[in-house]
Amino acid sequence: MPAKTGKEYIERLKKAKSSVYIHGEKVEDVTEHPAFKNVIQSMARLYDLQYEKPDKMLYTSPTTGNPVGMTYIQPKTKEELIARREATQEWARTSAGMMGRSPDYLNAEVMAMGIANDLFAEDDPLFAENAKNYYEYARENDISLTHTLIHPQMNRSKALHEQKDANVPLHLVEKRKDGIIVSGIRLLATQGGITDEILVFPSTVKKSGSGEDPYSLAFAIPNNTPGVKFICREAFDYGRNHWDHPLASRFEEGDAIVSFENVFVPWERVFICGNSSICNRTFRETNAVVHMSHQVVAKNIVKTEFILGVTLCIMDAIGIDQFQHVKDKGTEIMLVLETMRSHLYRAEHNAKPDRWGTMTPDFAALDAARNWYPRIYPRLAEIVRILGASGMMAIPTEADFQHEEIGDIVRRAMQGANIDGYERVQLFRLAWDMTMSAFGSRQTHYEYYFFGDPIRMGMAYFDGYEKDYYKNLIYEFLGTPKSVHIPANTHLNP
Ligand SMILES: Cc1cc2nc3c(=O)[nH]c(=O)nc-3n(C[C@H](O)[C@H](O)[C@H](O)COP(=O)(O)OP(=O)(O)OC[C@H]3O[C@@H](n4cnc5c(N)ncnc54)[C@H](O)[C@@H]3O)c2cc1C
Repeated sequence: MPAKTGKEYIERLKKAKSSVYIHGEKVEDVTEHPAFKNVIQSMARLYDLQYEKPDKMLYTSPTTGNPVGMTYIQPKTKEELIARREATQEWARTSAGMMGRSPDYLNAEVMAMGIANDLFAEDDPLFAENAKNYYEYARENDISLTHTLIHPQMNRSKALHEQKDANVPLHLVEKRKDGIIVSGIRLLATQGGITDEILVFPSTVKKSGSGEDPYSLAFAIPNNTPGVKFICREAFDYGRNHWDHPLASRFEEGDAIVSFENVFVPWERVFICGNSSICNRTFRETNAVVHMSHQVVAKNIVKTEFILGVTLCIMDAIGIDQFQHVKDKGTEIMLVLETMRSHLYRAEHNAKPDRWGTMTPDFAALDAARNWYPRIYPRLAEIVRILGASGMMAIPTEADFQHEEIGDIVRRAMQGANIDGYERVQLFRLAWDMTMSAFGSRQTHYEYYFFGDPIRMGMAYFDGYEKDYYKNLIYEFLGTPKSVHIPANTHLNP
């Protein structure tokens, strides 16, 4: 089957009737529900774009010859790697980079794990075959995906098997001839309930001991599998128009707790079953983390471009661009943008085929970018807030502008240096929705946490960084050289 259209995406969701709950109700049809229908339209737009720009967004399936999504490609050359990144950025531009779970993120994961599948074979050759088949199935059917990698917080000072109720986290209940039964809870599925399927995988960061084997699982199942429930947080799309809530009314993806009650997973959909050691190595040894990071960095460049654009428009709108500290704050954003671009360039420039023949970006560059952006993103939001000042709160709604008594008052009161009151408030509402509304605050929280806890990512980064080379520079300078072994694969490339 060729890549799907927006209409097909919506029809599948309607037909699936997955068990989705929000605001204390079970949702009959997510495509019509006010909490989901707008973001579903934005997702549909992504799928339609595949056919509007086929040269950029589609490629020919190596197995069926059908046109399939470019974001599923196994890049074998640098040109293909760049083509995949351009497809990512094409999609990201439709949402100003505000949709973290646009399908390309998990398409890259499924591709990497499907190709570099021999890790899964350590337990059973069937699991490797499953990963390969799942990649092909997802690509050929243009499956949209959410994923859950972490366990409920409960008590983080204890291991999962030591919890008061150790059956809360998702765990293996039974192995059967035809598959496994799993029960428990997983977090936190962005877009949970509005995709075709869900991937359940281990954390990219947290490592487990063998006591965690019953919780060490990886599988993929349709969202409407019996026993699966998506319990969504309150929606930040309040049903307001695009003028009032320009981002939340389009791109509010939602986040869901996922409950599994004696869910049957057929063997052909299982990739890891009860093996914490494989779980601990999954993202790194399949290079999935590299390809996902490539998507993230490409997407975040688009997002930063948008943030810079909004910031510059604010400066113009209220005539503040000549002030020294204002320029400096603009410069901060520009430096973030240029630094991210440099990371991306280095990652692609130094890309090399891995042992499975996949053209793999330089992870040293991407790893630095994915560790840094979560730390710097809150500052970007803060700059917008600081420069917007009262303008971030003096934001009447569109209806106020249309009101016969106060319309003219607000138009006059809100005028800017180069812009009338109506347009100025429209701009400031965008800035507010990007950084301060419930939607905007979530963006900051999302960028900080979605890849994992930045603190623990940073700890892993520090531990994995080749430090001896640098220490030796100093010992040599001081004339006290020590014999330091630098491993052959040390990343000291420019
Ligand atoms: C908006 C949003 C969307 C998300 N979407 C998804 C998604 O689609 N799929 C998905 O799987 N996940 C998603 N996540 C979850 C994300 O992966 C986690 O938030 C992240 O991995 C951190 O884990 P945690 O929230 O359980 O934090 P915890 O591990 O509970 O940490 C809480 C705090 O305690 C500290 N802490 C806890 N344990 C330790 C320790 N051992 N050492 C040092 N410090 C510690 C942390 O630094 C942190 O400050 C999303 C999160 C957010 C906020």
